[in-house]
Amino acid sequence: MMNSILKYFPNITAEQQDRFAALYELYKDWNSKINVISRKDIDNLYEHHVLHSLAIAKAIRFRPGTKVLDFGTGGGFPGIPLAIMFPETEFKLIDGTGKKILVASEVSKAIGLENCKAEHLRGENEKGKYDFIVSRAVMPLPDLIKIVRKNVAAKGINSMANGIFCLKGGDLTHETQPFKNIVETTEISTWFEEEWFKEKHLIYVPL
Ligand SMILES: C[S@@+](CC[C@H](N)C(=O)[O-])C[C@H]1O[C@@H](n2cnc3c(N)ncnc32)[C@H](O)[C@@H]1O
Repeated sequence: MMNSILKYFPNITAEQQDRFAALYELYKDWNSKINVISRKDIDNLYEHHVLHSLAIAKAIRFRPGTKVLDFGTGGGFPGIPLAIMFPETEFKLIDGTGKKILVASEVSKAIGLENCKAEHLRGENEKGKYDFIVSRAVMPLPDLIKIVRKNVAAKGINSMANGIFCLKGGDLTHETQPFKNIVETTEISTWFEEEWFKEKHLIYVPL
């Protein structure tokens, strides 16, 4: 199952491979106690959750020292796979549901991620400044932008301007309409050929 990661990211280190590989047992175990991904989907963990999260790593290679906030991370997506992929980038994972963020925090600790902290916090109460906000399946884009705009640092250190990366499926015309001049939408099937990625998009909004 790990093969789907290696297929698209063949140059990851042994440590990264070990961390990705450890996710299956950890999520299987935690998910049986606290539902963070649909139970019937656990055997698709690598394709549907880990690789999906890593679509962001195809759009940008975060420079060392970049700060990223995962807003509404649930059990750690996309934050945990990204924190494994970019060990020199600082990740903060937040979620308004305490038991879900517990899973993110425990998984992160179990694989020894030092660049990732998880906190039980609503986005409305997050005070920090970040280069990028990442988020999957949390809320419609206009609502998300309203909440996290305050958290985007003015000055960036990456090739792309600071802003939001958001993973979404389905028809986005309505959601992106108010920002149509700035939003960049990429079909994930540009990077990953598996059928499941059809109709799934990565949205980038520079702010
Ligand atoms: C459908 S889940 C997705 C979780 C994860 N991003 C994933 O893709 O597996 C949506 C999550 O967003 C969180 N959430 C919704 N509104 C939030 C807010 N205002 N602040 C923090 N978390 C929020 C919920 O608690 C929930 O865990």
